[in-house]
Amino acid sequence: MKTKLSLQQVNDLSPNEFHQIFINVIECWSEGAIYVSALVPFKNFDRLIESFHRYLDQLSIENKLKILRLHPDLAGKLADDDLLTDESKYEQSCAGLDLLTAENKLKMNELNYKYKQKFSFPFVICVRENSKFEAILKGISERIDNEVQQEIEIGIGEVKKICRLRILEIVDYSK
Ligand SMILES: NC(=O)N[C@H]1NC(=O)NC1=O
Repeated sequence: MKTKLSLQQVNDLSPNEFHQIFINVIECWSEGAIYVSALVPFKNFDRLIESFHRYLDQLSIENKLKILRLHPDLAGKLADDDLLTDESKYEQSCAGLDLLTAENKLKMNELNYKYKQKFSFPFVICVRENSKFEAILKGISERIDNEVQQEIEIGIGEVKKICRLRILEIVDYSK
């Protein structure tokens, strides 16, 4: 098991070390870790998480769209080709998305396709907080009726949840 960092250890990191360690807490978007590395030291871990969340909130719509588009489809082609990031692979496996029946995979792929056709970005949901296949499917079926603007904000809200859980894999919240 990976040793997690205490608050002191996080606060002692150089900007470069911080950047390397938190590089993928926002999927494939290293700018977040660069931005937040300038805010060290943190009073507690909530402040660290809030800093990433605030960073996401203040981004332009264009950058929010770019971030959503960096997320892999759930149970999609990147997963089939074993090209997911380690974080994403772990998250998708927590929800059993790597073990779907052919029928469920087809349902998921069809809905993902329809969603992407409508919004031009993939459906993003924090699967560790919605770890049942049925809940994920319900989420996509309901959200597909939303307006684009609304979906960008909901999607970024899910990116924040994913980011928080990824940070909690790195830090020891009790220290
Ligand atoms: N598309 C999508 O939601 N992807 C993700 N969700 C999650 O929890 N991890 C991911 O990579």
